[in-house]
Order: sequence, then C-alpha cells, then structure tokens
Amino acid sequence: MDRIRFGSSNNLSSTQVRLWRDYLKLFVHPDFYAPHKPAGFSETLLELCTKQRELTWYIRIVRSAYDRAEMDKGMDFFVIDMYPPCPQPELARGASPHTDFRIMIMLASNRVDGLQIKQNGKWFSVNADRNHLMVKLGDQMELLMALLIMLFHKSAIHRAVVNSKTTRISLTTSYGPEVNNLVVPAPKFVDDNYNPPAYRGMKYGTRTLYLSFTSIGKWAY
Ligand SMILES: O=C(O)CCC(=O)C(=O)O
Ligand SMILES: [Fe+2]
Repeated sequence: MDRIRFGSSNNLSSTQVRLWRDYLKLFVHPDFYAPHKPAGFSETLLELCTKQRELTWYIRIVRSAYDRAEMDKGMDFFVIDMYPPCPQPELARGASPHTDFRIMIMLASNRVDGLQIKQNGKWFSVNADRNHLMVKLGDQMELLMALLIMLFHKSAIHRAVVNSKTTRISLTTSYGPEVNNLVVPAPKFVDDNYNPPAYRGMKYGTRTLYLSFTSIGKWAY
C-alpha cells in the first residue's frame, strides 16, 4: 500500500453525482510519511498528529475501553482535500454523504464553506468563516457510547459541496485502530446476560472496504 498517495476523485463514468476533488493522503502513524517540501511541513504535521493522538487518549471513555499499547498500534492518516471551482456545482460533490468511521477526526479549512451536516433529514452548512478546528466524533465513538445511555452519540452524516467561484481546501487528521483490529463494543462495558452488545462489530479493515462501496460511505481512495 502506498504511504503517500494523491489523485483525483472525478468519477466521470458515474451517471449520478460527479466527484470534484483532488487529494493528498499521508499515512502518519504508526510510521510517519510526509513529503520534505514545503520546509517545515513534515515537522509541523508530526507535532499535530502526535498531539491529536494524545488528545484522543484523554477522552475518558476511550481510556476506560481500550488498552494504550493496543491503541498505539492504530493507523492514522492525514488528508488534504482540494475542491477547485466547478462550472456546474449542482451536478457535482466534493464528498458524498457519509459518516467517518474512526474515533476522532479534526478538520480545518481555508475558510470557504462546503461542509454540510445532515440533521432531522435536512442539510445544514457548517460556517467556515472562522479560524477554527472542527472536531468530529466518528463511528467508533458511536459504537462505544451506544452502551452508555447518558452519553448517547450518533456519528454525523456529512458531505462536502462545491462552488463555482472559489477553491476550497480542507485538512483532516484522524485517529483510528489498526486494520486487523476487531471494532466491537468495548468488552469492559458488555455483559452477555444483562448488557448484551448492541452491535456485532467487524474488522476495521473490512469496515473501511465496506464503506468504499456503499452510498452512505466514503468513495474509494
Ligand atoms: O472536506 C470536507 O469538509 C469533508 C471531508 C470529509 O468528510 C472526509 O474527508 O471525511
Ligand atoms: Fe468525512
């Protein structure tokens, strides 16, 4: 598997929606891969990814569910998505509707709108007009929290739309398990008699592959 990948997701053979996106994807954990240029990029990215990993570990539910050494075998990647101006934005999409399948995802953009979240059947735009970092909790968090009624959380369905005037760029870091790990409700919270698991679970790698082929899922990278 290439550790530094780039390409375009303009699936022109599709009769439905066209994807209008260029991307650079870097594997950053457990081994770190990044281009040497521009100067300082690789060092800054390494610091960002290390801090995010540390931050995720501070989430109490993650700490109580997982073993640190096990989690540190996890696979993280960093993606830069670029959505150039599109002459017919109503026919295209930057990203199809999907949920993110990891624990925690951080997203920054060049302050151009495009990210939308679905709530109660309607799409809402996330205001990108600020210098903020957006934190999303992914499917794996939903799975963990499904057992704790007080903390019930649904991984949000979101998509990226494109526009005809401005290039949008988004940067995403995410934290997830190793591909061969079984993603299941945390055993510490499950009890076969009184508190049976609400999800069956599957291998993280299988889940990734599955999402690449479903409509509520990520396009294949
Ligand atoms: O570019 C965006 O705002 C969304 C990208 C996204 O949802 C993803 O990479 O999972
Ligand atoms: Fe996403």
